[in-house]
Amino acid sequence: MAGSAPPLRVLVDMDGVLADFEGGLLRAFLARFPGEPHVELAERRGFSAREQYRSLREDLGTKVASVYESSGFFLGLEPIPGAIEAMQEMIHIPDTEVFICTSPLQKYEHCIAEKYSWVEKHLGPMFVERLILTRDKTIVSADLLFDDKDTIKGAEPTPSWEHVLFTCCHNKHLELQTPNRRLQSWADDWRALVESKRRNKCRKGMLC
Ligand SMILES: Cc1cn([C@H]2C[C@H](O)[C@@H](COP(=O)(O)O)O2)c(=O)[nH]c1=O
Ligand SMILES: [Mg+2]
Repeated sequence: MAGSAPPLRVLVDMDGVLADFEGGLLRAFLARFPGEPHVELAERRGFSAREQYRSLREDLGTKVASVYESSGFFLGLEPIPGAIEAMQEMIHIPDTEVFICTSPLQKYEHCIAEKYSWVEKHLGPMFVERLILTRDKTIVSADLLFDDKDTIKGAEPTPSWEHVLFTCCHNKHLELQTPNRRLQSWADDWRALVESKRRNKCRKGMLC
């Protein structure tokens, strides 16, 4: 029997999915520490840039962190290609709720305000209302989470969302175990992914 389906709730991460954290970090690191060893984007491995720089030389971890902790870093990040258009389209899909879900730095002085400003600047005030800042995404309830971090852990051992890995320089070499899914970029078929999630949800007994 047909009925009214609950909306599909989609969480979209910010750094590495909407905002080009890795590109911005390398550019700013080279400008601030010319001549120091650095990690090319093609050589990035693992979520933590800080750890990879530290493995090059102990002090480089602190140096790279000082770059992303600086005033203006988060606000100055370029959007990931296609991200703004995808979000403006996704927000208008019927029966779909879209939120941005992002983790602020522990050193939050500039990061938090600049994340709000970035969203207002690139996506507009409607998305400022839809911005969730949390150090623990597992306790946020949703159907889907697009995120470039390969492992997302927190207080909730079985989060309600399906994590779709968004491809980024640091995770592109990882082989996913079935049934884990990946979105290669915003040019990839994110619409089909959203709709397949909606169908699965219906099949699992929700009224649709
Ligand atoms: C690479 C890297 C990132 N971070 C910080 C920067 C952001 O505040 C978050 C990423 O948040 P997301 O919601 O998971 O995208 O992590 C960091 O502290 N150290 C790093 O090396
Ligand atoms: Mg991210």
